[in-house]
Amino acid sequence: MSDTPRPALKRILLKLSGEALMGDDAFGINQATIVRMVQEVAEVSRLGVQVAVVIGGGNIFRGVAGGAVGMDRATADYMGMLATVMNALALADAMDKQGLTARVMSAIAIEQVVEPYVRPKALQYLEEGKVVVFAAGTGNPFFTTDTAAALRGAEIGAELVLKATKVDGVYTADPHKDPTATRYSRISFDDAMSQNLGIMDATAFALCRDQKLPIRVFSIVKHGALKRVVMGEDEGTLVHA
Ligand SMILES: Nc1ncnc2c1ncn2[C@@H]1O[C@H](COP(=O)(O)OP(=O)(O)O)[C@@H](O)[C@H]1O
Ligand SMILES: O=c1ccn([C@@H]2O[C@H](COP(=O)(O)OP(=O)(O)O)[C@@H](O)[C@H]2O)c(=O)[nH]1
Repeated sequence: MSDTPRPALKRILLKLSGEALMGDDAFGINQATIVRMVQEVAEVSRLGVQVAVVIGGGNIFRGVAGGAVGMDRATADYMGMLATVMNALALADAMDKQGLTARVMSAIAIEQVVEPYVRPKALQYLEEGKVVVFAAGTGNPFFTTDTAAALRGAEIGAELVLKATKVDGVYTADPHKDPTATRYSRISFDDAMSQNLGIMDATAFALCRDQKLPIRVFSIVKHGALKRVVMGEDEGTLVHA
């Protein structure tokens, strides 16, 4: 028997924002950044943790921005969902290059490009140790990939939704706008929602609250943070029921 510490979690849903893929670039996908993120995912996958990923698309297209310049909002949102498919392909490619086996599943049928999301198939892949990348969000306009993370997390029975962001947790106010903001180590869904802490949208929070699916917000920039979360260490902010 080895006394190597065991991960505290068996199955996780990791939400990566599109902007996390940009690194320091102004838009698009930064190769060095994606490789580094995949290395962190590979580390926890090799510990035996089943990893599903929901990837955003904000680095390529954001529906609200299209809507704001006069484009039909639903059309703009479909463009946003297609942007997440591009990110998913890039992410899965980087995962395969790191020796992981990745499968992309899309909420929108584009079968020549990626397979459709079929829940039992996703569960099978996870059991086999493959990393499943969920693309195209929820498949519906007017939603976000944060809500897709809550939805897929609940569907696959993840123990925790891990929201990787550029900040290292939930703050009393947006830390990019208010330098005096302080970080919570834990906060309830009700408090996070009533205080309008803009880290995730209310739909995502409400779904996780109702399903009693906790969220941990942590930094994607901080090396080793993902592994620390998976090992059950105190990292970022826990949003709980
Ligand atoms: N109370 C808050 N605590 C932490 N971050 C916040 C808060 N309110 C707003 N934010 C913003 O939320 C962002 C994290 O969300 P993320 O999903 O990575 O970005 P986006 O949704 O814009 O792609 C942070 O960059 C931060 O500026
Ligand atoms: O279920 C979904 C998920 C995403 N989107 C669209 O896809 C864009 C990109 O997703 P998001 O902004 O959540 O990406 P992130 O902020 O994580 O990069 C959004 O702005 C929406 O326009 C959508 O319409 N429905």
